[in-house]
Amino acid sequence: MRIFADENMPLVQPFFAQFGDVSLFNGRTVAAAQLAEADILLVRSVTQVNAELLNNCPQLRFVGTATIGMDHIDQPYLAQRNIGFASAPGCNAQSVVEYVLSSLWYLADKYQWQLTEKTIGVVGVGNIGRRLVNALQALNISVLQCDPLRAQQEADFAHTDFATLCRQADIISFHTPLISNGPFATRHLLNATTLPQLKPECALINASRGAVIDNQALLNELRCVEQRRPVVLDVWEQEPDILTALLPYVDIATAHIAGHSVEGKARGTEMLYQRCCELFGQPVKQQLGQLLAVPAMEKLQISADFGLPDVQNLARLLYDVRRDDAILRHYLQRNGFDWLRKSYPARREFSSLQLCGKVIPGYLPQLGFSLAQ
Ligand SMILES: NC(=O)c1ccc[n+]([C@@H]2O[C@H](COP(=O)([O-])OP(=O)(O)OC[C@H]3O[C@@H](n4cnc5c(N)ncnc54)[C@H](O)[C@@H]3O)[C@@H](O)[C@H]2O)c1
Ligand SMILES: O=C(O)[C@H](O)[C@H](O)COP(=O)(O)O
Repeated sequence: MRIFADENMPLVQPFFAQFGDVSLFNGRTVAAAQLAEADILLVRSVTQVNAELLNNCPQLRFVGTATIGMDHIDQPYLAQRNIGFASAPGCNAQSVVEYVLSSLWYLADKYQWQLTEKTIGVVGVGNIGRRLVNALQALNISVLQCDPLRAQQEADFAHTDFATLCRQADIISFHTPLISNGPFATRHLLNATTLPQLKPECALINASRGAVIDNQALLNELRCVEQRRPVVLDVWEQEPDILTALLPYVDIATAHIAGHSVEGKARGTEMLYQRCCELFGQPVKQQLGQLLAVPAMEKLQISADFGLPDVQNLARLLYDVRRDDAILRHYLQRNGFDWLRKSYPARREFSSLQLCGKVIPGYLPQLGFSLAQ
């Protein structure tokens, strides 16, 4: 079989060599002619997978995206051609949660907030939102959850409608898919009409998809008001050609890397590998645990005095979002958005650090840290 994969997908060779020859392509520029011989196509979020891209590959049997988001995939087209499809649900959910926590701690330092006195609105409570809510509750932070689809399906889900959440939240973090039509559309959920409904000082974090916030409307607002709301943007409309005029007005600006932990990206590849093993009746020979590099920091001793205020320092050992903001501001003009993503420095998840100690507070595993065996 011929496997064609995005060059930014880690560990494709060790995982997929058992299926045949692996060829790599640039996910942003790949064209139909390059994929003519593909049996398996593996993409990330930057490749639009549709009739135009696939009209020339008659033997294609499977398309996989090593991402959570699927807005770049024309699924009805794949179904119509009877091409198997899989995404990687939840693969980088923990990575996004760690990004949001780091952003919250940064904003709390900058504006001298006590996060325990804030109410955080989580919009979209699926794999990422659920983990985030769990982490915020571990940190004693009040949460409002908005997810109308879950509210319809789960009688005990504590749902706050979006309009109420906009009025009440001190910080809003978006974790919805990008949906353009229908009753639950999320495209421009925050726009020129809904922005003024927020508290004037309400902070915004968007690590979902850029178009969930109307970027021009946000810029118009940030330009006009004297007391600007704090804003963290990982995702942007029209990536890679983002609205750079926003940069001076946002507190943290990153290049769609919230999900780019080493584990998050590699899990995406592994999930597609497992799916292909199932689909093509092959044994699962490779395990992620054996392929991941050993982390630079493996174990850490926690003393009996460790308390909630120490969590921020512990987390910073592994990730500090200021690094990624600085990289974007320094290199965006010179090297471009896609270069920032391709050359993203390694970031390990909390789980890579095993904590030792006589008593490990329960909130540490709740945040994603592992306990030493
Ligand atoms: N920045 C990044 O690097 C990064 C990484 C991973 C995922 N993402 C984005 O985050 C999104 C969410 O990821 P996930 O794993 O939590 O997905 P998920 O599918 O598990 O959860 C999404 C949740 O959003 C809810 N939802 C749908 N429409 C809604 C609406 N109008 N209002 C409120 N809630 C709504 C759904 O009911 C669902 O529970 C992905 O679709 C992807 O676009 C970004
Ligand atoms: O949907 C996702 O999983 C994320 O947005 C993903 O991390 C995007 O990264 P990319 O595929 O563009 O490398």
